[in-house]
Amino acid sequence: MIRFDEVSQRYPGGHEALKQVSFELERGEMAFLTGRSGAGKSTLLKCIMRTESLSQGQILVSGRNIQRISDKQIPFYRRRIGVVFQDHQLLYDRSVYENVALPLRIDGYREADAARRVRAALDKVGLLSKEKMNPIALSGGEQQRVGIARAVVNRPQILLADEPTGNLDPELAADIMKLFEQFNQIGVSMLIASHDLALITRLRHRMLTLDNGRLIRDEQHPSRQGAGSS
Ligand SMILES: Nc1ncnc2c1ncn2[C@@H]1O[C@H](COP(=O)(O)OP(=O)(O)OP(=O)(O)O)[C@@H](O)[C@H]1O
Repeated sequence: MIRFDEVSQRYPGGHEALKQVSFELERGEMAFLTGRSGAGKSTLLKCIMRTESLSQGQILVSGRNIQRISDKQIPFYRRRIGVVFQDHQLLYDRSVYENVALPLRIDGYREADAARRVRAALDKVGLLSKEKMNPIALSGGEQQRVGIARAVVNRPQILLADEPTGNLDPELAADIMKLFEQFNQIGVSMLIASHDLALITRLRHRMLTLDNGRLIRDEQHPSRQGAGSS
């Protein structure tokens, strides 16, 4: 689904944030991306979104070299990928419903279709009863759930998350991970950047570890060994 071939990325100032990174995330796979602060996790996700470009190598998404996607096609490409951020990036001048509906408005969905999808997404994250509220009135965990509903409302094939549990207490963080596992179970391919080793080592998924831009470990959870690459 996502393949990195010897990918390097250098920021304009000269810092090389990714160094010859190669791995493949299978369709329907869920993996964690970990490593210390500054290891290159966010940069790797940005390269998949094509908000950062590569200095070397290539990234294939569904077999397509994403460097070759024209600027005009980029918005369409990005719509196939849901993204969840640590700080939610919600709009506080509109309701929970409107926040989740945003990607569908951009896509030009008819109101009735949009409403059906928004409510399905809010139902999945357990927030159907709060659709009229302003997100500012919700707890941190609930706000993160709104961000997740917005990321999945388009039914993306791929979900990327950058430190999605960074601001949450351990119990809420575990709930968010469970939610991600549910999306993965219905076939969404997931790559989740997290430095919360205590949490992610308890979950049974592949773990990719970056260190100073290099992929230094690619481990399948012992319970899944033999089920995919390791
Ligand atoms: N826009 C930028 N310009 C220059 N250097 C950058 C830029 N963004 C990130 N970097 C550098 O690239 C390296 C990797 O950063 P990145 O944000 O990808 O790491 P990270 O593993 O996600 O860290 P964190 O866990 O703190 O978010 C860091 O040294 C960072 O300072």
